[in-house]
Amino acid sequence: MLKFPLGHGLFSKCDDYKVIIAGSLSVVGLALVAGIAVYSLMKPQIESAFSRNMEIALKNKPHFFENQTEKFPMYAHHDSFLAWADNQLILHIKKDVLDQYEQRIGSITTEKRLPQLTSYLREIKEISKSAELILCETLEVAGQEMICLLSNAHFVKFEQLPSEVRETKTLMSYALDGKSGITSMNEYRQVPVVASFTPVGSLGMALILDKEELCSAMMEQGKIIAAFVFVLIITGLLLLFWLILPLMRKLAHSERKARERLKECQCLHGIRRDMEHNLPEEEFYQKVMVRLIKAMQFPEITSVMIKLGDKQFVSDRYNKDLMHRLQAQIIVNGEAYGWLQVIYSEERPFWIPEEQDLIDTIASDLGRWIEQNQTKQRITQMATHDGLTGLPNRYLLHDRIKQVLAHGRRTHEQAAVLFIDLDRFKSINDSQGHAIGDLLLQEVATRLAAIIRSADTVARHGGDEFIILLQNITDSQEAKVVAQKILNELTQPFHIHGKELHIGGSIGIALFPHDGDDVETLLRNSDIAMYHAKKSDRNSYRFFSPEMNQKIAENGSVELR
Ligand SMILES: Nc1nc2c(ncn2[C@@H]2O[C@H](COP(=O)(O)OP(=O)(O)OP(=O)(O)O)[C@@H](O)[C@H]2O)c(=O)[nH]1
Repeated sequence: MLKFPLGHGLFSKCDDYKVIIAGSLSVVGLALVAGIAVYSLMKPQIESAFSRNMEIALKNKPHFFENQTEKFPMYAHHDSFLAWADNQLILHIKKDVLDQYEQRIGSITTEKRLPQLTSYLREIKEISKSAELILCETLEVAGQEMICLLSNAHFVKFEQLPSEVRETKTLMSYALDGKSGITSMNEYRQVPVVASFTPVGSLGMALILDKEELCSAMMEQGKIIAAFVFVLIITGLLLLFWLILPLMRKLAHSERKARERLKECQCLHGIRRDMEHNLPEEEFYQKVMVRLIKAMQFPEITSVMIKLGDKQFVSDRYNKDLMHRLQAQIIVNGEAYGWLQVIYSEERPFWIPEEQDLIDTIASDLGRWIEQNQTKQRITQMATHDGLTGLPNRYLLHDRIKQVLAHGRRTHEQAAVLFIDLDRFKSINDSQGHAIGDLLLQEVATRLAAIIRSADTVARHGGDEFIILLQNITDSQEAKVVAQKILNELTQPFHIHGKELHIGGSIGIALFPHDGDDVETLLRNSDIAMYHAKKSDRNSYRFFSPEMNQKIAENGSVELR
């Protein structure tokens, strides 16, 4: 028996790839989950930073309007106007001077610096580079236009802006309509911005931030997250290779072993179930081989051979010259009876000792099963056959007659029962001894069996009595021919232990359905007919007739068996 070491090729490459792919997917999944978690944590911070900026910009809003707007209208056609000069906001108020006739004689212009308002506008710079505060008032003269104070890090200026661009309201129009909110849209420069807008008295105010600048902060955050995720993936992969991979390999190995054990259990279970089903021999052993092949590690290259005495069963691909094999002896009744061999057609490692164990177990199961079958056969043989001649005994004969009658009733076929009693057997027994008598009975059985067709039955009824059952006969003539043949055979001398012995026979014949429709009647009537043959003319045969019953009733002397 050739054995191959464990280890090399224990894992197929396929398993390794599976483990690596599964591990990598787990790590990438882990990293993604971590990335999403980090992003979820940082998102509120980004949003709150933006909100904070808005808050700073708007926090002084009430003072601005309470203190400034009512007293100093931002724009006036003649008398007053706001101006930005010397880095500050200045309110110019021009008042006419009138005489007693209400005639204008001159004007007085005053300049008032607005330091508080100036400082609000300057604060805008601190929010961000692109932050811009816009304060607008509807321009009455121009209808659809607005006059706005624009303040950002670079300038503070007044500008006339349209309240609609391509029939779409601008941000400030919403604020002037009394609406407030935060939105993302294109502002007056047609640049995408994120804006917070609100009405302030009769004015509209908005704080805008360039979207690009805002996103750049988020991009910075994104880069940090990406770096974090990258580090996480690398760490995960290192973990996979150093810690998880060996663990997963171990798991894969255990799983594979468990699968193999399960296959083996299924194989054994299947074989034991088949053993209970009384399958034809060839079919049973083919099933055993198929189940065993399936349970092996490499079923596609496995073949099996079962040798039992002179018989040999082989699976597909079997070739006796193949070398890579495991085998186990089949022991029956303590003696070597055969072999169970498993052969790999290519050089592959056997999963020793597990596969050897499985083969040993099946070989041992087969040995026990064969033993049980042999015992069962012996018991059945003893119960249904005569121990001396090997012919069916009266119990089996009754059974056979029953079957033939049942068949005959359906098909209207006839049958005949021939009751044979040897003549002068007792004298041979007495003169030659019981052992010679036994041998003579055996020889008689052989001659009778040679006369009949294979479908017919010859049985030993007991003592020196034999019965022949002929099935499917066309008429009584057939029975007559067989009876004559029997007499011819029995009158031929027997040569036993160098002695020539002579006997004869008397035969009674009962026909189905003419002389009886059941086993007992047919046997009884054939016995009566045999009695008549023996009484009248030895070495002869008689057909049963109802008158024979009459005569026996008169004589009262037939011993019915
Ligand atoms: N050797 C041997 N003899 C047996 C066996 N069974 C029955 N016998 C004997 O067979 C004989 C049968 O008796 P009979 O049929 O009356 O003897 P017979 O000489 O044939 O008498 P007829 O039938 O009138 O010719 C008896 O002596 C039995 O003891 C057996 O198994 N072996």
